[in-house]
Amino acid sequence: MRDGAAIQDQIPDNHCFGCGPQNDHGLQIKSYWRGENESVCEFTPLPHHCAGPTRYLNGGIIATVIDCHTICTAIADGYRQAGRDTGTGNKIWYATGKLEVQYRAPAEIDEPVELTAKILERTERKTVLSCELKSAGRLCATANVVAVRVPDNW
Ligand SMILES: CCCCCCCC/C=C\CCCCCCCC(=O)SCCNC(=O)CCNC(=O)[C@H](O)C(C)(C)COP(=O)(O)OP(=O)(O)OC[C@H]1O[C@@H](n2cnc3c(N)ncnc32)[C@H](O)[C@@H]1OP(=O)(O)O
Repeated sequence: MRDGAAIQDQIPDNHCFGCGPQNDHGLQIKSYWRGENESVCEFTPLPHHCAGPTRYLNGGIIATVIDCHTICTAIADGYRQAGRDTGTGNKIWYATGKLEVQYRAPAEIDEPVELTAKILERTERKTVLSCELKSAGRLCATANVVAVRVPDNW
């Protein structure tokens, strides 16, 4: 179950490698709200996203999709907290202050990965999130992320 349009399709001017619709060479992940404090994303790896062994997903790609899914969730939450639809009015931007990933099991390259992010804490300046990444129902990575609000000229 997921709510509404993709968060990334509502955030303007995003050229990010992991989540920017404006980046033709990027991963272009899509994230969706699932309720108040949770968001989901499904990403289908391509063969060249592999690790050393071609059957497993590269760890940097795993970190990137977690990074982008959680930061976009923080951005959309920033708009929610301001009482505005995502992407409307003054821009709200967050950058990654901390990204801590634990790689628990390899993710198969030929299976989609499913991410679930949860907002644990929010203040004026930062949002703290956790994230789980599963492949074929198996928990492959968990992460803690600190998203820090930055000015819109960042
Ligand atoms: C890309 C974002 C926005 C710009 C562009 C938008 C256009 C498109 C729109 C949208 C799409 C965006 C999608 C992006 C997705 C991917 C995101 C990335 O990959 S971002 C690139 C990698 N990250 C960096 O390069 C940061 C480099 N670091 C910094 O710039 C600063 O260090 C920064 C902003 C992270 C912190 O700046 P300070 O040091 O001035 O902030 P202080 O006031 O000290 O901290 C504020 C709060 O955050 C906590 N904090 C800061 N860093 C922390 C850390 N490393 N660990 C834990 N907490 C931390 C502090 O403890 C403080 O918390 P307390 O208010 O006291 O509760």
